[in-house]
Amino acid sequence: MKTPVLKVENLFVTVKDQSGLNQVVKGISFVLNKGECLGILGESGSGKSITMKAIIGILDSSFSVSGEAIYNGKNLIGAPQKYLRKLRGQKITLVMQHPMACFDPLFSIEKQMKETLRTHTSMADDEMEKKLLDILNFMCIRQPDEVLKKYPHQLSGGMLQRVMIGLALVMDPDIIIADEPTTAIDAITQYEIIQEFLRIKNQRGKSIVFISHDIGVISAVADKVLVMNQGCVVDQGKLDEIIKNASDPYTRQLIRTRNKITQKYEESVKRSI
Ligand SMILES: Nc1ncnc2c1ncn2[C@@H]1O[C@H](COP(=O)(O)OP(=O)(O)OP(=O)(O)O)[C@@H](O)[C@H]1O
Repeated sequence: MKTPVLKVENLFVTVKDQSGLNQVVKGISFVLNKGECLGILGESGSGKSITMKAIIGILDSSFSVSGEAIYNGKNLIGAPQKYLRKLRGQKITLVMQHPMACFDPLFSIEKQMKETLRTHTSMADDEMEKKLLDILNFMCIRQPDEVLKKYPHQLSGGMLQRVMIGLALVMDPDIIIADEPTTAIDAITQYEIIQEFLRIKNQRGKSIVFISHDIGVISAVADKVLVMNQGCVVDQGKLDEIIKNASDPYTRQLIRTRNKITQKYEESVKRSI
C-alpha cells in the first residue's frame, strides 16, 4: 500500500513584476508517496522550481500562493515561517543545481555540515563526526575524513554535489527535493549522481522530488512523472505510459526530441564499432 507523504491540491502561484500580475503556477495537484521518486519535467520557465519553492515557503513577498500542500496532516501553504524553517532543515531538504552557491567558501566542509547538525540536534561533537563519516561513506566518498577537512573550492563539482546530497540526507528527512542536481556536471558524474539518488530511495526509503528539463535523466530516476508546461501539469503518470499515450502536444514534442537524440546516439555508436 502506498503512503502519501505530500499531497498537493490546486496550487496557484502569482508573481507581481513590472508587467503586472503573472500567474506562473496554475492549479496543479499531485501526490508524492513514501519511498517514491516523483520527476517534474518541463522546459525552462514552465514553473517546476516555483512549484516546489511555494510548497516549502521560500518565495519572497512578490509571490502569492494559494491551494494546499499537506505534509504530516498540516497545510504548508501559509504555515508560519518558524515552522517551515524547522521543517526545511529537518524533514524536507533541498539539493540545488550549484553546490558552490550553498557552501560558504570560508569554512571547511566539516564545519558547515556540523553547523547543520548543531542547529537541529543536540548531538555531541564525536557523535556528529561519526554521523558525518557514515553519511559520506554511504555517498561512496573515498577518504571521507580528508574530504571533511577540505574547503568547498578544493573539491570537484561532482564531489561537492555528493557532499551536498549528504548534507541533505544527514538529518534523515522524509523528503528530498532535488532541483536540476545533475545539470551543471558532466555525463559520467551525472550518471553517478543519479545512482546515488536511486540508492537513497531504495536503501533509505526516502521520498524524492526530482526536477529536470532532461527527459533522459528523469527516465533514469523517477517512478512517476509530472510534465509541466506554462504553469500547468499537462501529463502525469509513469513515464513509459506517458511516452505511449502522451495526451499533450508539448509532451509529444519532448518525446520526439528524446527519440531523435537517442537515434543519433545509437547511429554514432554503430559507426564507431
Ligand atoms: N523572481 C521572479 N519574478 C518574476 N517572475 C519570476 C521570478 N522567478 C520566476 N519567475 C517566472 O516564473 C515562471 C516559472 O519559473 P520557474 O523558475 O519555476 O521555471 P522552471 O521550470 O523551474 O525553469 P528553470 O529551470 O529555468 O528555473 C517563469 O516564467 C519565470 O520567468
